[in-house]
Amino acid sequence: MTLPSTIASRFLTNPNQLGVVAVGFNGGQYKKGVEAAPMALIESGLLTQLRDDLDYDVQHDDTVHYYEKDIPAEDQDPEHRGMKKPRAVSAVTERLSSQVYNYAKDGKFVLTLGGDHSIAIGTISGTAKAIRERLGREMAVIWVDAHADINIPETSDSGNIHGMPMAFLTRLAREDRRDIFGWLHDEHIVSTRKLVYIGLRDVDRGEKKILRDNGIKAFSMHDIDRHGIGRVVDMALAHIGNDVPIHLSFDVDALDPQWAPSTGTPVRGGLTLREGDFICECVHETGNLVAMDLVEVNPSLESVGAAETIRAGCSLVRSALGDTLL
Ligand SMILES: NC(=[NH2+])NCCC[C@H](N)C(=O)O
Ligand SMILES: [Mn+2]
Ligand SMILES: [Mn+2]
Repeated sequence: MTLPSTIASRFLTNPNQLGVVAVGFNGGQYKKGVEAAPMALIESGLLTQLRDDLDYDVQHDDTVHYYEKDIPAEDQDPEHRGMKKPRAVSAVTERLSSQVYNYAKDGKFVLTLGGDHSIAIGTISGTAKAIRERLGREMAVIWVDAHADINIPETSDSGNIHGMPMAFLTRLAREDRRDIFGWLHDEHIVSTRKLVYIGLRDVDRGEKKILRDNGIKAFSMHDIDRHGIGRVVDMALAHIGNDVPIHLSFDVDALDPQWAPSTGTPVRGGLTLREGDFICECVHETGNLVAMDLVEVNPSLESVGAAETIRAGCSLVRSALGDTLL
């Protein structure tokens, strides 16, 4: 049985209204299939559960956005500073940013179903802008992931932009060309002091230096083994402070491949599903959560594990939205 639940967030004016954006985008990396995740999550009943079991007023345009019209032809989108498909990712995230902003400016919770993790450039910039305008405050980001996704173009070995979103969102990476993230303005930006990572275990050399040089708070799997998930979540939330709006960006590859095998860059030694759900539950309990992304579910990569991964993704979202709390 589930008790009626709302996002008791003091930062939302419509805490019961859930704006959902389904983003079928895969251009931040090179494996096909991640664009099918939003449809798979919805078909498995996620939105119905949020509506019927958790009593949310789910607002969704019944569309998975593929942004075909916004994406330039591949020969019009050559590499720039080693980044692959930079104009495509920029155009899609710019559109997404305003979609997210439009829900968030009305004080609604925004749930975005990706898509690869490059889409966070759109989601986080959209909520950050709305929170600034509405409340005159800075927002915090909790990034749950095996990866830090904070490469600047010059430190990335892959050139895949899904490994770079946090660098653009904090201005550690910068571009002035409008068609390559030049649309990101001060109101879209997140402070490195308000960013905290949980679950890291595959961080590139250059990224480690970026984290260190900027004093960014990060809890790796080593920290979770040492302190336990309970204390790690407490420390992460303490770092943010208890009166700060939170955007939760959850990469399903934070979970161990045992629970979420169907993802583009799986890394062994990850969170159990229960630990992932626990993080989401604790973030919900703060009453400060204003938006969530679920990304990198790729239903086409594992014939057997796809259903498992989709189920895990649904569970994470429900947990962040108040399920299972008595
Ligand atoms: N969102 C993700 N799954 N990111 C994986 C990034 C992997 C690697 N660090 C890269 O820059 O390419
Ligand atoms: Mn990842
Ligand atoms: Mn990621």
